Parts: sequence; structure tokens; C-alpha cells
Amino acid sequence: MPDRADLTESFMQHLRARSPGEDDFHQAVEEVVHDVITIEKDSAAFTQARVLEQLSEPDRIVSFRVVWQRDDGGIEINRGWRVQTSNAIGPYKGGLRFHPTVSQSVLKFLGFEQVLKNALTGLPLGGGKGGADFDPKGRSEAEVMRFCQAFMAELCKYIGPDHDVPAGDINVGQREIGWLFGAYKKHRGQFHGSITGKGESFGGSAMRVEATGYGVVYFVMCMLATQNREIGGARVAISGAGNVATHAAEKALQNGATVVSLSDSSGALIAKDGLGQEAIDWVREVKGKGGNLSGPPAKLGLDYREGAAPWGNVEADVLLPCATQNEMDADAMRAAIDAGARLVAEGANMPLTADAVEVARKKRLLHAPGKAANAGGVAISGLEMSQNAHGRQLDPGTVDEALRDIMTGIHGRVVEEAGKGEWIDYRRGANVAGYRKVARAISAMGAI
Ligand SMILES: NC(=O)C1=CN([C@@H]2O[C@H](COP(=O)(O)OP(=O)(O)OC[C@H]3O[C@@H](n4cnc5c(N)ncnc54)[C@H](O)[C@@H]3O)[C@@H](O)[C@H]2O)C=CC1
Ligand SMILES: O=C(O)CCC(=O)C(=O)O
Repeated sequence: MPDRADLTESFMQHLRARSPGEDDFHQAVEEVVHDVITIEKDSAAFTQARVLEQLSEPDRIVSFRVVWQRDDGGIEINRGWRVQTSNAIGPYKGGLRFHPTVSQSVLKFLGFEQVLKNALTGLPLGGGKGGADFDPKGRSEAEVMRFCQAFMAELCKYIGPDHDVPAGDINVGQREIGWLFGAYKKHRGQFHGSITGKGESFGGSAMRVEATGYGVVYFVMCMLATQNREIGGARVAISGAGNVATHAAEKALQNGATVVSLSDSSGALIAKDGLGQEAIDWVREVKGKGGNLSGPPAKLGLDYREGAAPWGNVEADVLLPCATQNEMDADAMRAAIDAGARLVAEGANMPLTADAVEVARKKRLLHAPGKAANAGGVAISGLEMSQNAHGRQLDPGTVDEALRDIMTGIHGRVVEEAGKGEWIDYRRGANVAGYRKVARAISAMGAI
């Protein structure tokens, strides 16, 4: 059999020819193909089903025009998409992102990752992703609401509780989900769990808002336990200032860690001696109003560095990149390692460039990919779907306990497939465990 590198390159040449210019998508697929292609080739059933080729060609992509009205009466036109990647193990499931950088390539990469992530949760969830190239920055609340309504007027034709269940992602929080759900209900005339991340007064699950960030920290606690360490006393550098970043910071603080940074695209907040809950609350308030992180109140003891990222700018042994894809390159990773990094857990989806991943691997950092470490959000979305289906609402304590169990379960599945040796290859473990589950389902169903 040709070696892994040749098999991967031959697969990727074909993929690049079929989807030219979709660099983010190629990056996400290549990492997985590298780790699982020999497993596919060693299995007659998986080879026959051509699982990797099926997974790297979404079931369908819906693209549509979104027309909405500004406050001054002018008309704006954006493009919306829903990428339905695979429903092999459950309804399509994955968030909606509103950002000017959203493109078909970005959503294909996110949908591809989501399939494997959702498989890792152990819940019956397929994968997909959607969004629009709409930039909410500088828009009034009424404009964002009208955009959400116009977006859902079209999207509602392609989703539903047993078919495709979107949720939030960048710039789509509980406020936007409320407007999206309201529009869905109006157009479809049905009240059911067609979207997750809803407010608790209309079917949302307790803890969905917190789940991704808290889940990242629960996962890190499992990683540290493999080294007989605890998170208490660790110095944790976090990038981002949104839902995932602030909840990861909160949970790390609650467990005794020293959180030394947060950041946004304008710059980084550095807290050499650690930041407190007051700082997190201030970040939430300022970001909630559409501001940036410059000018924190002096009493918070934060040092704002314009244009900087946390990496290498403060001593930290645990890194939680929680902002966006490819936010951390090889130089940033080297700088972070020089500043003491020993463990990386991805709160964002694919926050490391391929070169940064290689630097981390060579230095034998423990590195958990997003599809494992940030799966807590979609897992609680899965619980929201089952709560909606059964007409019940679980209390926060029960959901938090379930979240912890699910993250521990994912950690166990990943470690089991990570290969032998002292160093745990979390990337390989996550890719293999997610792939095996989906591949078994696809090959069992035959070519239809
Ligand atoms: N919300 C969720 O449940 C989940 C989110 N994720 C991923 O987590 C990441 C963050 O998502 P959310 O927190 O939900 O979004 P959000 O919209 O709440 O926050 C995103 C934050 O990142 C900051 N940001 C954007 N670009 C940046 C850059 N280049 N450098 C530094 N900061 C930057 C923004 O200022 C914003 O504060 C994304 O990659 C998303 O796909 C993953 C799993 C679930
Ligand atoms: O809760 C969900 O369905 C979406 C979560 C998501 O988009 C993600 O895991 O990246």
C-alpha cells in the first residue's frame, strides 16, 4: 500500500481540483485525511463506501439572497447559506455565523468539522453549518433584527426538528436566536425545536449559553489529569472576548486558575497577576454594546495592548484560543511556547494554522482540537432537542453535570484512539474516533 503521505496527497489533489480556492475547507479536510486514510484503506467496507469522499462533498449547499431594510429606509443585500454536510447519524446540526468573512469555503470547513465533533459527543447528531456575509458591527438593534427575520424567511424552507437544527455561532447569540426562532414560527406556523440556543422561557436549555466555554475547561481538566495535574494554579491565556472566551475564563477562574488574558480583533487585555469576574463582566458589557477592549477601568488592573494577541505577551502554560479560525500562526505558537505553554485546547474551530499545529506537535504539547474540546455547546444543543421533543426542561445543575459527563466521555473516546506512547495525540484520537462512528453508519446504510 502507498504510504500515508502519498495517499493523503492523492486524495487532496482530487479535492482541490473539485473545490478550487476553498483553502479553509482544504485545511480542515487534509488534517483528518492524514489521520484516517489508512483506516479507510484497511477496511473493505469503508473503502467500498468511499467514506472520506462522501464526507468531503456536502449532501447539499443552499445559498440564497437576503434583502433587508436599513433604518434610513435604504435596501441592503447579503448572501446566506446553509451547508448540510452529513445526516448519517442524526439531523444536520451546527451553528449560524454572521460575519463579513463568511463564505462557502468557511462554512464547508465548519460543516465538515461539525460532523466529526457531533459524532464524538455520543449523541445522534449529523453535521452542518450556515450563516451570512452580514456584518452586524455598527448596525442598530432594529437592523440586526430585520436581518435575522429576512434571513429566516428563506432558511425556514430548509430546516426543521427532524431534518436540520441550526444554533448560534460568531455574532449569533441568544438575542439573534430569539429573532430567528420568532421568524421561523411565524413563517412555518409551528412551535417546535427547529433551532437551539433559545431563551429558557420558550424552550431553551439551561446552560446552553455557558456550555461551550465551560465544556472547554472540563476537557482541559481531563487533559491535566492525565499528567496528575489540576487546573488550580495553572496560568491560562485566552483569546477572544465572546461567548466561548468569557465562559471559559469564568469556569477556569471558578476552578482556581489564573486567567491572564482575553482579546478581540483590536487588541489584547493582559493581566499578569490574573483577572477576576469583574473584568469578565466588563468585557461582556463592552462587547455587548458593540465596543472594543481598549480603555478598561483602572480598578480592573488590565493592560490593553493595541493590535496584539495574548500569545507570547504573558507567561502561560495553558492556551485556550477562543476567537476564530487561523488566529494563531507558527510564530505565535513559538512565542507562546517560549512563554511557558505546555497545553492547548481549542475553544474556537480550527484556530491554529497547519504550521502552528506542527510546531506544537514537534514540541509535544498536549493539543486538543476544537472538534473535541469545544463540543460542549453542541452537546447541550442536543440535550435541548431532546428536552423539546419530550416537552420538559432540565434544571441547570442536571445539565451542568451532563455536560461534565459528556466532556469526560469525549476525552475517553479520544484517548482510546490516540495511539500508543506516552504523549497523547489528541488530534489523531479525535479524528479517528469521530470518523469511525460516522464511517460505520455510512457503510452500513449502503449507497443510496
Ligand atoms: N458559540 C458556540 O456555542 C460555539 C462557538 N464555537 C467557536 O468559538 C469561536 C468563537 O465563537 P463565539 O464565542 O460563539 O462568538 P462571539 O461572536 O460570541 O465572539 C467572537 C469573539 O471573537 C473576537 N474576535 C474575532 N476575530 C478575532 C481575532 N482575529 N482576534 C481576536 N479576537 C477576535 C470577537 O471580537 C468576539 O469577541 C468561533 O470559532 C466559533 O465557531 C465553537 C463551538 C460552539
Ligand atoms: O449548538 C450547535 O448546534 C452549534 C454549535 C456549533 O456551531 C459548533 O460546535 O461549532
